[in-house]
Amino acid sequence: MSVSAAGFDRRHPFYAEFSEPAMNELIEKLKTRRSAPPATLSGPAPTAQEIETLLTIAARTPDHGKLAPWRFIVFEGDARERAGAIIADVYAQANPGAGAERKAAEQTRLSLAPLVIAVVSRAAPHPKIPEWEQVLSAGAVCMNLVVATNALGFAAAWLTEWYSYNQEVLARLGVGAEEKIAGFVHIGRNDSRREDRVRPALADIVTRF
Ligand SMILES: Cc1cc2nc3c(=O)[nH]c(=O)nc-3n(C[C@H](O)[C@H](O)[C@H](O)COP(=O)(O)O)c2cc1C
Repeated sequence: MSVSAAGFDRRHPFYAEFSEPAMNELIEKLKTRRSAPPATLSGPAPTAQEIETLLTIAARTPDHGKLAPWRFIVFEGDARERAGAIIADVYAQANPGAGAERKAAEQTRLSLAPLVIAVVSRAAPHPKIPEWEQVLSAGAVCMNLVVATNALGFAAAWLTEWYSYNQEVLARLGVGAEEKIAGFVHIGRNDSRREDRVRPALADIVTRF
């Protein structure tokens, strides 16, 4: 029988290179996936080849009109601390009374995880493609990146936090005034099982027409 117990039609060429146990494992992983807070993400970071794989998959995201209305900024190694210094500097300027501990925490914003990939939305008015759909595509890129990260055996957290909305931080990170952060996806290793959070009951959110 070509349709597996897990429901995959194994005649489809897409599945040819995946063994059924591997597919089941991936489905199980996605059914139980949890975000991992950056402080719980450890190294070693994904290799250059793995990062290439993650970016390639993330860039293969549905995108009406082939506009690629998004781009990536990779923070790895020292770049994470340099970015953290910008965030801490802007924070300290805006909060002169802040304690040293808080400033130190801001400094670590992008260096707790071994790798952070920012997804930058470039959505803009277009004669044919609604801006809303371009924004949706950037969100889908973030999720595609999270899924690929998990499929590769790493864990991830899709975060924004205050600095995603601060124009000075963004300018100093190289994000244009017309661009927006869709997410900073923090990536690393975390094999521990996190307790689940409440999920919406399908009965509350699904109707059949
Ligand atoms: C666009 C977006 C931005 C988010 N930003 C934050 C954030 O800044 N801080 C945070 O704690 N969670 C943030 N989250 C939520 C986490 O990504 C995650 O969904 C949440 O911790 C629940 O974990 P789960 O993925 O295991 O369900 C954001 C989610 C989205 C979609």
